[in-house]
Amino acid sequence: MREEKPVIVALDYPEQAAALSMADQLDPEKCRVKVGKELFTRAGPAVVDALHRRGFEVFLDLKFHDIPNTTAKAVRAAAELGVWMVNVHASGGRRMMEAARNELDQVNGSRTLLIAVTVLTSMERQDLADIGLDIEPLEHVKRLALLTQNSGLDGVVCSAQEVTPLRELVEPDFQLVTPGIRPADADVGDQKRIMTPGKAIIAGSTHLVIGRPITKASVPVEALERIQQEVLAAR
Ligand SMILES: O=c1ccn([C@@H]2O[C@H](COP(=O)(O)O)[C@@H](O)[C@H]2O)c(=O)[nH]1
Repeated sequence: MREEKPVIVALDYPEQAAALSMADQLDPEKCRVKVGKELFTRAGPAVVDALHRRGFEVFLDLKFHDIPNTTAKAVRAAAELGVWMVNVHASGGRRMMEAARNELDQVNGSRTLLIAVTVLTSMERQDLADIGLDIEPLEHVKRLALLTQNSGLDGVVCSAQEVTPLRELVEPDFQLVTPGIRPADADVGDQKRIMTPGKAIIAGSTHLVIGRPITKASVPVEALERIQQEVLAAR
């Protein structure tokens, strides 16, 4: 089924006021927002609450990676905040992901989606070699995506470059959430495995996570509008 709001704006700000000022320029009917480690560590659950009151669906991107019990309880805490999506690191392993899935299923009325990060989009082959993995990112992403699906989660975070091969491996409703999105004229920054918004949609990404190309633009709403147009044209 076609996702009506594929764009997730990453609110990577050092304080709540700046994040909410950006959110107030966005339409919750047209995009979702993401709260990550910097903003959540500064502002805590209050910022999630403030975004919910504005009508936004929130992806709480805290990438939990710990022993099964700790990760499961953290996922429960996120679900109890009412977030739309939360994530863990797939490299925490099957038992960790299954524990998180089971815990989430016990939260009354929760519809929170649980996904897992495969290989960060800032990493390339050399970065994997540095941590002892002599393998192409795609091969590791495939392995972790299958493990994630078999552990009962709803999807993965991966690069849009991996979406086409992953679509052949996973179920059609498995979410493929892709950061590392860069319009053709945007700064790449620290991202390595990137793709343009239009190409990511054509490849089959379910959601595009986009931060600095919007938040650091001279007029963020205009940057978002150009991205939304590119996404629409690609459908
Ligand atoms: O593999 C990953 C996982 C998460 N992210 C997050 O997405 C945004 C991307 O921001 P940009 O400014 O568009 O680069 C950011 O919040 C990351 O923490 C990711 O980039 N890659």
